[in-house]
This record gives sequence, structure tokens and C-alpha cells, in this order.
Amino acid sequence: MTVDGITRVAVLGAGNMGHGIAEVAALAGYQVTMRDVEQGLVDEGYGNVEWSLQKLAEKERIDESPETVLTRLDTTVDLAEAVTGADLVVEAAPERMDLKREIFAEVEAHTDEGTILASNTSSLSITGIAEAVSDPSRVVGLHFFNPPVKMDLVEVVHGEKTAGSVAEKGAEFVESLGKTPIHVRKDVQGFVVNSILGPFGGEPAWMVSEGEAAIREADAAMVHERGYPMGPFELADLTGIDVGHHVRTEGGIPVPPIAEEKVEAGDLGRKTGRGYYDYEDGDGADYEPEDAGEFDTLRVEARMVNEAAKLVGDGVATPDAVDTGTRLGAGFATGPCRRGDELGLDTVLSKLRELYDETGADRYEPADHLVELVEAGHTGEAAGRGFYEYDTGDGPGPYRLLNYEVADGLLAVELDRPERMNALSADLLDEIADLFQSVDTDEIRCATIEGAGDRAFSAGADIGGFADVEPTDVMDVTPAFEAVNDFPRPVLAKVDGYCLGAGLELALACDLRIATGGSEFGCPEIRLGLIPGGGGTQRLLRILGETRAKELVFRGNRISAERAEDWGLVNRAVPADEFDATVDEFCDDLLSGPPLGLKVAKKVLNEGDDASLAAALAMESQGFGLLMSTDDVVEGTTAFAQDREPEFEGR
Ligand SMILES: C/C=C/C(=O)SCCNC(=O)CCNC(=O)[C@H](O)C(C)(C)COP(=O)(O)OP(=O)(O)OC[C@H]1O[C@@H](n2cnc3c(N)ncnc32)[C@H](O)[C@@H]1OP(=O)(O)O
Repeated sequence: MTVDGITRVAVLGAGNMGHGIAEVAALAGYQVTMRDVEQGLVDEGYGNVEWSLQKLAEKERIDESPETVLTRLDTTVDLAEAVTGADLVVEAAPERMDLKREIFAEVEAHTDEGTILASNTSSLSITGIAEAVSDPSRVVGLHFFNPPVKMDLVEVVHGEKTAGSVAEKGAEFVESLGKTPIHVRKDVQGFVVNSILGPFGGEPAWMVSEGEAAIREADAAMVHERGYPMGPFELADLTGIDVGHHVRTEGGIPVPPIAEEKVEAGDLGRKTGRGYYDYEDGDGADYEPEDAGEFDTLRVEARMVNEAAKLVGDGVATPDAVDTGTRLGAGFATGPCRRGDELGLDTVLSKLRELYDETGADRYEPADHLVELVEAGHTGEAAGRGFYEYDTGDGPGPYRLLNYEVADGLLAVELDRPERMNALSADLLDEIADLFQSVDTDEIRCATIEGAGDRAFSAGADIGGFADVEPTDVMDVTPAFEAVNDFPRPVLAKVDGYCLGAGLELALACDLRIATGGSEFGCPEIRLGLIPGGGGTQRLLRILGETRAKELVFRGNRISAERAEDWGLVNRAVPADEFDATVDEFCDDLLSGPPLGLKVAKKVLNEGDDASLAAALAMESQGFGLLMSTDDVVEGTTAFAQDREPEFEGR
């Protein structure tokens, strides 16, 4: 899908970011010209796009052949040729203000007034870059994350003079690439994601510098206790300690002594073989869960929440944009606004005040917005309001990890963690349970569940969240699956991609399963030393029989959709282009079917499976008898006699 008014895109730079942006734009259907200053660089970038497209094709992640996509990608070393006639120019040159200004001035000379001029800068001011052109309202930041082909997030950065319509068009363009834009309404240093990553890396570095923590302790606690995808020191080694050092120095932010020492010694991280960890003679980031000790994670998270409060209070971004940005851009399970609401903003504020009083360091000074929220009594989830409002009533939602909508009798549910393959975290499972237990079923005749994105229904329980789970908390069959199983309407799982572990268990708790041909099913739990823990062993046994159930559970292998259909694990496995139509056919029958009949059928089929044949037959007879007295049966039989379609009302 392309955006109205944008047909031709010029990407200036063929390096890591440039060739990635060119690739995703060509994939989305735009006519792209990629330009760099030397033919060798252009050829290298083009080769990288070819390689990446080939990989995507091998994994069946793209519908077109790489050759077809490449027909939309031209290259040149001539800037004027690249940008002439372009509707959008995305500059992805090295991070130097003088260079970017030079490029923008030249681009302006060769483009029409309506051409949008975007910069992929991650650290420079959009307002500053825009000074190079006579009409700065055309200039916007489109900050892609590395690698663009994989990362879902793009920060749409508004310079002081960026026109609202230009930023909106930029965001539409991002959406047309299948990516998620967040608006960064003021071009503050670090935009949103790097602003939050500042204290995530910085505070532990101060704590280690001041002898209050050890490196492994910090990394182990943040990863294994708090569920961050990487430890702060491990992350600094990956991105380069000198990079963080440069950003802080440029932004006038004090540099923690330990980072200073590493840079002076030339130990910059993975790229030099040594940083906070030793990658040449040692085992790299070799921290273990037990290293976490007494590390004060609240001190780090309080600063991250404070930074988020500054962004929100200063009108840079909404809480939702901050949280979406850090989820998609940094892989955080929970963004800092939501985390602040969980911790209690009063707790966060007390921690910051305590540290500020103790040290007098500016970094602990509470943000005005944080103080205002606490003074207004908006202290977070427990108070019903913090950065977000929480519905304390009985109805469903609001939810942050799933989307749902009820329309024309259909409850359509989407698991919304595409960046984690829709892995089922404790919070997402709670939301599923809450929705299926609290949604008003009067208006609903059937439900569907699908995964967001194009990779997975769900790749299972969130492995990142295993570390701080108490065994006793997970030893009951998960309420989410039971809520789906017991939902008094038919539920259909729409499986497009991986359906693994607890994801498969969720699909098994549904009544029907339809899959695209490329989907894969399996119980990888055994490879983690586990067994399916959400009803998988028992439901597989009942659906597949012992032979096949044991094969899946014991071997942990994945099976294709074709085999899943052959085994009776799914109702249909169909080519991707027939998926929606097949789902619609099923849903049409469920939506027009008799609600009471379907409810009783589901109950009798589910419960009869666990009963003796005699008991199950008695259950069936009772159900049959019960239905005989309903208006729907009168309608069904009358419609038959009148040779018309019945119109059931569920009475
Ligand atoms: C009682 C129930 C227990 C369970 O369910 S235990 C969990 C069972 N499930 C699994 O073991 C599956 C784990 N995932 C995988 O094996 C692979 O993934 C896939 C085969 C599904 C896909 O592989 P690829 O195409 O190479 O993608 P990628 O880079 O591994 O995944 C993309 C991002 O998704 C995250 N992710 C995938 N599965 C999970 C998960 N189950 N829990 C948490 N995160 C997950 C990854 O880490 C990564 O994230 P980043 O891009 O930040 O590296």
C-alpha cells in the first residue's frame, strides 16, 4: 500500500540505514532511487538489499519475488538525478550537521515545493537541519531503527517549523511501510527512545562508578528480575561505549566515570573486543540470574519514569507514544509510563526526592509533570489514574497488549505484541482472561483471535518473563485459556505464522482453527526443560490422540500447516490469499447460526469429552430438550417450511 501523493522516494545514503530504508520503501511499492557519493558504496548497498530480499523470500516473508521488488529500486551517485521528481526524500547520510545541511540545501535546489524532505538523523536537531532550506516547514525527521527491515518503529520528529501536514504525511508514509510511527512533537536531544535509554544505561553506570553496584549485578537484575531484553552494560557494549559517551558530551550531560575510563582505555565494547565485558579472552556478557543480588532497580526505573514525565509534560510525546516507542524501539516489555503507573508515581517521586536530597545531582530532580500528577492524586494504576486512566468499573479494558472490537455480532480480538511474536506475558494473559470474562455476550455471536503483524499468532509464553515467576503462580491451568474455552460463543483462532507453546494452547482452547499454509505449530517447551502448562498436553491428547500428541510434546519439533490439517489440529490450512475468505465463510455460519444452539453445542462437546459416554449422552439429551423450547427452534423449523434462511434471535 502506498500513500496518496507519494510515488517516488529518494534515499540519500546506501549505508546500513539508507539501504534498509530503500528496501522497505521498495517492498511497500514505491519507486525508489538510492544514492550515495561513490559507486562502490552504492553497489555495496544494492548488494545488501539483494541479500536481504533473498533471505526474506527464503523465509516466505514477502509476496513478490526479490527480482520484482528490485525493479522498483534504481541507484545513482548523482544527487540531482536522485531527487528530481521525488515526492519524498529521506536523507540517511553520516551524522554531521554541516554535511546534512549541505545535502538539504542541494536537495532543495532540485525538488518541487511539495516534496517532503526527511532526515533519518538519530541525534541531530531537525530544526537545525531545516535551517539549510528556505522553507523549513517541508522538513521532518523520520528516524528509523536499525535494521529498518526488522524494526517496526519510526520516530516522526517535528522540527520547530515542520508543518503539521508534513508530519502527518510522514507518519502515513511510515504506516504504508507496515511500520508504527510515533510523533515526537519537539526535537529534543535523543527524541523519545534514546531519551529513555539514557537513564537506563546511565544510572547503573553511576551506581557502579560510585561503588554501589557491580556490572553483572546490574545486568542480571534488570534482565532477570525486571524483564528488560538486555542488561544496560551489555547494551552499551553492543552499541559502543564511545557512542553513549559522545551523545552525553554533546548534550552537556555528565558522563559516569566508568564510561570515561573505558573510552580513555579504548575499551569501547564488542567492536574492540573488550568493554564492560571481555569478548576476546572472556565469555562476553556472562552474567547469571543469581548475580542480581540486592541491585536497586527502582533507582534506575525511577529515573526512566522521570524522563518519561519530562517528555510528556513538555509536550514532546504522549504517554502512549513514549511506551510504544520504548516497546518497539528498545524491546522493553513495558514502557516507562505504564511502569511508573505500576510502581506508583508517589513511590517514584519519593525515590527521586530521596536521591536528590542525598546527592544534589540534577539527574534526580523530579520533573514538574511528575510532581503535578502526584499532587493531583494521580499516582498510578492503584489510584485509577496516573499517566493513563484506568477503568475501575466492571466492563472490559482498557487493555494495552490486546485490541478488540465488537461489530455485527463478531468479537474480533488481536494479540498486540508483534515485536515479541505476540508472546503471552502474564499481563497479556490477564487481559485475555478479563476480556473473555467481562465482555457483554448479548451482542456477540462468535469471536476470533489473531496475532498482530505478519509473523505469528503467538510464539508461546513470554520467555523473558520466566525469571521472576513464582512456580506456585503458574501451577494452575491458566485462567486465560479457560476463559476462552468457557466463553459461551464459538471462538475461532486465525493462525497466520508461528503458533507455538502457550500460543498453541490458546489456539487449542478456541473451538476452531484456520491457518495460512505457511503457519507452523509446535510445543517447544520440552527444549526449555518444560512441558506445556496451559492445557496443551491434555487438549492435544484429546484432539490428536496419544501417538501424535506425544510426538509433538516429546520432540518439541514444529509441524507445517499441511500436516496440522492432516492431523486434525486445524480445521483448514489454506493459501494466504484465501485465508480471509475462508475465515469469513466460517464466521458467516457462526454469526447467522442460532446463538443458543451454538452455546449448548459448545458446552456439550466440551464437557462431554471429559465424561463417560453415558453421562455425555445424557448431557446431550438435556441440551437437546432445552433447545426444543426456544423461539430459535420455532424460527428454524418455520424457515425450513417456508424455504427461506432462518433469522435466529437467541431466544
Ligand atoms: C506453558 C507454556 C510455555 C511456553 O510457551 S514456553 C515458550 C515456547 N515458545 C518458544 O520456545 C518459541 C521461542 N521463539 C522461537 O523459537 C523463535 O522466536 C521463532 C522460531 C518463533 C522465530 O524465530 P526468528 O524468525 O528467528 O525470530 P526471532 O528473532 O527469534 O524472534 C523475533 C523477536 O521475538 C522474540 N520472541 C520470540 N518468541 C518469544 C517468546 N516466546 N517469548 C519472548 N520473546 C519471544 C525474540 O526474542 C525476538 O526479539 P528480539 O527482536 O528483541 O531479539
